Amino acid sequence: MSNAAKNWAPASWRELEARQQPAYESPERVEQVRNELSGYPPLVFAQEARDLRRQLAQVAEGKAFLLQGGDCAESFADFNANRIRDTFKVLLQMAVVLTFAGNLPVVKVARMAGQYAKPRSADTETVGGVELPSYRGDIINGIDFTDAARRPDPQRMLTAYNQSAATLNLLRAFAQGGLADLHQVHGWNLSFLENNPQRENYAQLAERLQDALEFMAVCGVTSENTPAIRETVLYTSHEALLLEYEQALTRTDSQTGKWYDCSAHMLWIGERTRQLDGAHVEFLSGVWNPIGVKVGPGMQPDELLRLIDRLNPANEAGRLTLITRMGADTLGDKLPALVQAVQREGRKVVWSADPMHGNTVKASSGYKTRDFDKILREIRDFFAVHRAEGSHPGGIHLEMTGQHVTECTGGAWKISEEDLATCYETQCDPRLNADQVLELAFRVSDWLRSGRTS
Ligand SMILES: O=C[C@H](O)[C@H](O)COP(=O)(O)O
Ligand SMILES: C=C(OP(=O)(O)O)C(=O)O
Ligand SMILES: [Mn+2]
Repeated sequence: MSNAAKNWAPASWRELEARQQPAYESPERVEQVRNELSGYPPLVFAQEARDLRRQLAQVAEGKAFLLQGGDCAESFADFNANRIRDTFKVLLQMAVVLTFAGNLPVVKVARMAGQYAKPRSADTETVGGVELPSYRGDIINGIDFTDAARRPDPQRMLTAYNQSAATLNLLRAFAQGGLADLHQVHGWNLSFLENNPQRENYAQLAERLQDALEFMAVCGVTSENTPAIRETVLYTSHEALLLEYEQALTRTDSQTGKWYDCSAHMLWIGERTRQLDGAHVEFLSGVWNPIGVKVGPGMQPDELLRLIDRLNPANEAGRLTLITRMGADTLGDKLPALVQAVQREGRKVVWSADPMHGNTVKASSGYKTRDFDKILREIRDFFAVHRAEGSHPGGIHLEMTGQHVTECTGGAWKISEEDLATCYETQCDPRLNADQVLELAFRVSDWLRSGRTS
């Protein structure tokens, strides 16, 4: 179904209920900012979004694997080149481990360059008897617990746009300027991973890769003459939550005449805003980017099929990624019926596992955390269910960082609840640190390998 046939427009979401939107004090100021943003250059190009759609179609067919990851929420204050570089390196490192294991191309999509808006369970937060609006991400309000910081400020959309543009600029430079050259595989190891128990495995893999590259160089295939060795592509993504912002970045593509949300290559709808008759589903139904939708434990098979048909009526592989976030203890009960329904009705989707959001708990110290073993177990069971149903476990979706934080418990360093205070830096949800990510990559690679058919 085309946009025109549905009478879709970038503003048609306004007719419907939009959950999780800020209560701005000045609608006039919001409109001014939206108008200003509408005149700014797009952050990504439609052709890039189409390329990603094509690659995700390969994932849907089991011919590639999707790796999506980054911060829960990017921050205005922690905006610097080292953080961007370290997350980039960890993504590359994971991707090379998974590529070897699965013998499949890995499609890399960062939760970066625009991941600034957060849905919250509660509208307000109370500390010491004082109640203030919840923090909703830097694009909306500030994290400090003061009345001034917590007021939603439309001006923040302009800052988010500028920081996204600068982040994307650096990511493109890293991807094409030499850092992603396969010869750099040793250099993607972050210095503090020296003591990681997987260090040996990674060193061995890097050796094998170097041997393969030397052999290919003898055959005349080198970085100089082969962009696939020298460069990579890292796509960007975020939750399309703040619809004022997403509307302003939505443009018609001059080549095809179709609408694209040019704030990122891929956008997804969160678990809290995926109502069939809601504004977020309406908005993303009309843009031609590849899109995702989070699928929690409350989703019923018939509801899922209606949502799929609303978001991907032409049943095109690569358009829609279902990101399941069930919780390790719930996935085994809930996922099979959803996969069976999709298989039975022949719907072409990418299935990706978010093992983070169904496994969040509050430690006795008050920190939100997630246990590494549960995260692993949710991914393991995701693979098992898909394999049992004859479906493809297409990818993983992680909240992670290249920094040495202590936010998720467990892993080789056995981070305990008491250790969380050592380096707990997240703006919102607990992320895997670089050590935990490397360990996870090797565990996932075992499950990927065991499903290899050749
Ligand atoms: O990132 C996801 C959500 O914003 C987050 O899990 C909500 O957390 P809350 O339950 O603390 O509001
Ligand atoms: C809000 C998020 O997840 P979910 O919608 O699945 O809760 C998120 O990915 O940060
Ligand atoms: Mn999160």
